[in-house]
Amino acid sequence: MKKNIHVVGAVITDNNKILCAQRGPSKSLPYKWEFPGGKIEQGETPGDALQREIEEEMHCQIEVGEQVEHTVYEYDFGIVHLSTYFCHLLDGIPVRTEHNKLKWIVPNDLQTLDWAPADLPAIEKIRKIISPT
Ligand SMILES: Nc1nc2c([nH]c(=O)n2[C@H]2C[C@H](O)[C@@H](COP(=O)(O)OP(=O)(O)OP(=O)(O)O)O2)c(=O)[nH]1
Repeated sequence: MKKNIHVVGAVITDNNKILCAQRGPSKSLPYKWEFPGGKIEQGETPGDALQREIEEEMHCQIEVGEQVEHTVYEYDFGIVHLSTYFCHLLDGIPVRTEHNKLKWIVPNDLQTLDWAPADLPAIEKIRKIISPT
């Protein structure tokens, strides 16, 4: 049976742009774009996990707001349960340490990136919430 992987992703907004991160070549889903974040550890709330992951991988602090979307997607390596949350920066600016690239993108251009499949429902929802026309 495939393993269930519980993951949180931060939709960090600043100046009407959203922070997008490209996975590295040696990861699962190489070169796919994602929201920074990672696996929820035992005993953590989704918000705790997001704050920890963003501190670890981007060296900055965020406030976690409303949930954007929850998606369950079956990959060959496991079943990802992805919860995304709107976040904003409290302190520091995101530093690239693990990702191949970081980009700030306006909501209308989000669909131009090659996203991890689990992220597509969140991308559609963000577009509708931020640019409803
Ligand atoms: N952080 C994050 N992970 C995502 C997103 N969409 C998506 O399918 N994933 C997948 C990729 C990974 O398989 C898993 C998150 O794992 P992780 O971020 O803690 O671990 P990792 O990059 O080291 O991944 P892995 O090599 O262990 O698979 O969820 C997303 O938007 N953000």
